[in-house]
Amino acid sequence: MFSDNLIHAIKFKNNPTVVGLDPRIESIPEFIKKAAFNKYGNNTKGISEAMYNFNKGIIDAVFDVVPAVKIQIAFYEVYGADGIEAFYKTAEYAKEKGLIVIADVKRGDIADVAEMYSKAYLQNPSIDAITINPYMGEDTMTPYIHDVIEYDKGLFILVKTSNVGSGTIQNLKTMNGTVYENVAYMVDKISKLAKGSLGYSSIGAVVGATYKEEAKILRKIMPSAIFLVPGYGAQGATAEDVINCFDENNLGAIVNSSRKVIFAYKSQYWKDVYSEYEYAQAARAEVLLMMGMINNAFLKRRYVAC
Ligand SMILES: O=c1ccn([C@@H]2O[C@H](COP(=O)(O)O)[C@@H](O)[C@H]2O)c(=O)[nH]1
Repeated sequence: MFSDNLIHAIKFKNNPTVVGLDPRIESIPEFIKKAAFNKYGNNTKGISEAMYNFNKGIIDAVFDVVPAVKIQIAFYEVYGADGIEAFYKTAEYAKEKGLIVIADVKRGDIADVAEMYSKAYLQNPSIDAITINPYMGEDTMTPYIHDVIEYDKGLFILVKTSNVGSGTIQNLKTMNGTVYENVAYMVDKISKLAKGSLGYSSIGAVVGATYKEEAKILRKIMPSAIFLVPGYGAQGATAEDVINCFDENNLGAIVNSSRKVIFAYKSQYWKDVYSEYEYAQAARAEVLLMMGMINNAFLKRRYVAC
């Protein structure tokens, strides 16, 4: 089952992090771009080739230390059919390397259209899980829930997003609590339909790392949902900020970092240690640092609780 596989992979690698493959062409090392552009030209084909080769390097450098990758489709969609090809080739390569593949597609539409989205992603063997937007209502999620059960896949439903403006809608107060709490009650109910043997469901929630207090509330409302936690690193959240997303056994969440990891070679911290040719080693160093910080925060929480 998806949730059991994810938890086993997190435990095996002792690492509750996911690397976000969000390639921005301007930040990809020149030597990769040069080779791709010489082959195909500086066009959608050349750019997509550069993104794929860049991703391959990152995957090769991290596959033994992280359980999963998250691929944000927007960075590929922008280059049309060539970009989409790079998206699927990246997913296939990550799968070949034994990684769990989360496609960050944030889909949401009426149920019979959602059925097509679900077929496209959840019935694709290279994709293990997707993100969806629940704000059109519970009925729109039925096709995804069906495919999660039928094809043993995972779903992460947006509950409290990491962006600065997420509160303008999600924190609005209703007669029964905030909007995000109401979405969480719905996710909790749905999550019971796909519970694995380790107590967690294959239907989880997206909870931003940037909202520590909300995470504490949400962990209580959705005890069986695995949280996919974006916002670490480039958006400012730290290991201390994500700790409320985890249960008392330090399980139940997976923390994403995209820019901060894949472009680590350009950062103040690593730029004097790794050249652009070593961008993948820099990504590995950054993700190991992130893993260390989160594991240290677990230890700190345990000692503070004693
Ligand atoms: O609430 C959300 C939901 C999804 N995301 C996605 O996570 C990554 C964040 O990238 P960073 O470079 O680590 O900031 C990106 O793919 C977003 O689409 C999010 O940020 N917040």
